[in-house]
Amino acid sequence: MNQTLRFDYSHACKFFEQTDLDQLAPEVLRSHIQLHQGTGAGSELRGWLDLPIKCEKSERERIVQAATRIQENSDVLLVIGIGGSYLGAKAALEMLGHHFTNLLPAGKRRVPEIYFVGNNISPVYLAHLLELLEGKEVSLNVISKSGTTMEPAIAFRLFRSWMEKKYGRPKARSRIYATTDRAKGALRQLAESEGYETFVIPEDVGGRFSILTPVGLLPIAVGGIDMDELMQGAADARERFLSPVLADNPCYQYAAVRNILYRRGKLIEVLVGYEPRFRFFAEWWKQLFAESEGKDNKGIFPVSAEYSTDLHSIGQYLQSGTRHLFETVLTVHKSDVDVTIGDDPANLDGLQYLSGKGMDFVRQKVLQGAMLAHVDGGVPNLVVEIPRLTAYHFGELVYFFEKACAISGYLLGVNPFDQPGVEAYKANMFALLGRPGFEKMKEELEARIRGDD
Ligand SMILES: O=P(O)(O)OC[C@H]1O[C@](O)(CO)[C@@H](O)[C@@H]1O
Repeated sequence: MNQTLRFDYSHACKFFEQTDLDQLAPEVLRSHIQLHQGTGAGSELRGWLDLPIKCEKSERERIVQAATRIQENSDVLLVIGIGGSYLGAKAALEMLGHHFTNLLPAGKRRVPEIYFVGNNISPVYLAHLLELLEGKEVSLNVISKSGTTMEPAIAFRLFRSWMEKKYGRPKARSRIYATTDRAKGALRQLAESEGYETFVIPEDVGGRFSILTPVGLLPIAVGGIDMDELMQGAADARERFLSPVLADNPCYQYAAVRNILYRRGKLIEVLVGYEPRFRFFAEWWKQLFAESEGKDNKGIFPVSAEYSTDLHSIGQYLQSGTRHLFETVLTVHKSDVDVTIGDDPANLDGLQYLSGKGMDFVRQKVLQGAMLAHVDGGVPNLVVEIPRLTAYHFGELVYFFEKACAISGYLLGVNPFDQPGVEAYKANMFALLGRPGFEKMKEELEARIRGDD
């Protein structure tokens, strides 16, 4: 069995020529140089490249100590954050943890229940979460690089005050951990004035590339995931995906092939998972690629699907709808556990031919069958496979996609490290909410909403 992540584009080959790849090799080399020598756009945000080998031992120890304290004194960890300050940790916990971890009886669960908040604007979500916290010991990790993002800031105001009421201000302080910029932003100021323990998001690492900083690592460690193993997987991937030569670098091949498909009219990439545990990894991946590439009126639109359930809903479109998409199948070679299909000689359900077979066998066959059908239907398929679902391979996956994304952005001719488009809705939102300084804009927007000429 292959011991590392494997990328396979053989099911996409009939949709382009080998010469397309050959011709792209010099552009890939140029993108590699831009990334590694810092000559490309957004070069001040390349700190993630070396995170797997740069995270200081003392910082890791502090994360482990904080995580152990939280595990010992809390039933619940609340993690406040949105986008890159949320999705990475959520992806790791979902992918590597127990499916129903928060529902396991305390005796069977080794770690606190972990709930994410500040990632939506639903009053119902907040109210229900508050109900759930009744009678529980709680710690809180608030995460925001800018320290000014509205959704987490509102949630933090609410839960900080809840914690202060429950524990009194001094004790609440010892249960609040802030992950933010070293010096800038409202959260940094607040954390310092209150004396919270803080963790730093390096200045040269953007939100969506921050999973291997304390942004991801603290909640991941609280969830009982081996942080060192995860970082080792990322560190080994860093070595493995270092070659500037396209033929030798699977990570660059992924970037190149998706770029070729895009140039050939495949405008949508569907990240397909066969494990419900991949759902939030796909959410993390979507932010990574959408914010990195979707600009200057360009970019592949990243979406995700969960098979086999989605084969019974959007499967029809995938097979026979508009041919403007390709799939990237994210899969694991072998499940850690298997469940055997039982014997039933009466065979009223007609399933006796599967008697004695494992669900993992079924999963593999559905995957192969759907892939071949979709390829026959005109959908190129790429495959990213890891041997097992472990922290090590999670780290590998993260690094593979982050680096492919950066190279992909340079191949596309955009700055992969900014996200100016996200600001447009924010300005409207602030104006409509009545933030000081936005008065004129508020008037104009309200006139448009009323339908005035
Ligand atoms: O960590 P912060 O600064 O709160 O930002 C959260 C998210 O919001 C964005 O800035 C977009 O609004 C993302 O890029 C980022 O991951």
